[in-house]
Amino acid sequence: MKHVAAALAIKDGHILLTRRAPGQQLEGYWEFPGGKQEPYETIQQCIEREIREELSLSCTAGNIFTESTYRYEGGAIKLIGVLVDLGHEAPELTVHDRAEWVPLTDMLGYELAPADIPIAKEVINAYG
Ligand SMILES: Nc1nc2c([nH]c(=O)n2[C@@H]2O[C@H](COP(=O)(O)OP(=O)(O)OP(=O)(O)O)[C@@H](O)[C@H]2O)c(=O)[nH]1
Repeated sequence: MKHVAAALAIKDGHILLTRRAPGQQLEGYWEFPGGKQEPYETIQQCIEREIREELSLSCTAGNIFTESTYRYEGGAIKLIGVLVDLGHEAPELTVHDRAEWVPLTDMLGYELAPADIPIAKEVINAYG
């Protein structure tokens, strides 16, 4: 099963969501920045690389918060939510077409990728 790291960047009651751009799988859906774990890297290394590639930011990844398994038509993924401190610099997007710091209480009003919904609910329960 594909392991996908998802950055849970929580700051002042907000979380960073990014929107999948036209032409991508799940186009238009909001998600946590991140991506597929390569065999040679830890989940933290994966998230730090993806944040560099997708948001042009450096960060230090923290602990795994939770995981969610979801079966898409193209195959199952294990989405691994990792806590991340992104500091205060603004992201420069290279893959997504939008990024927003969303109040935790509004997160479920965004059209989230299906695998993200259980993680979003857990984040709200823990931090909302
Ligand atoms: N980054 C990220 N991907 C997510 C989230 N939720 C979710 O279902 N995904 C799915 O997990 C996969 C992430 O893989 P990826 O970003 O490396 O992109 P990809 O599948 O196009 O890579 P690949 O084609 O090389 O396998 C995508 O299929 C994406 O739709 C999320 O919150 N963040």
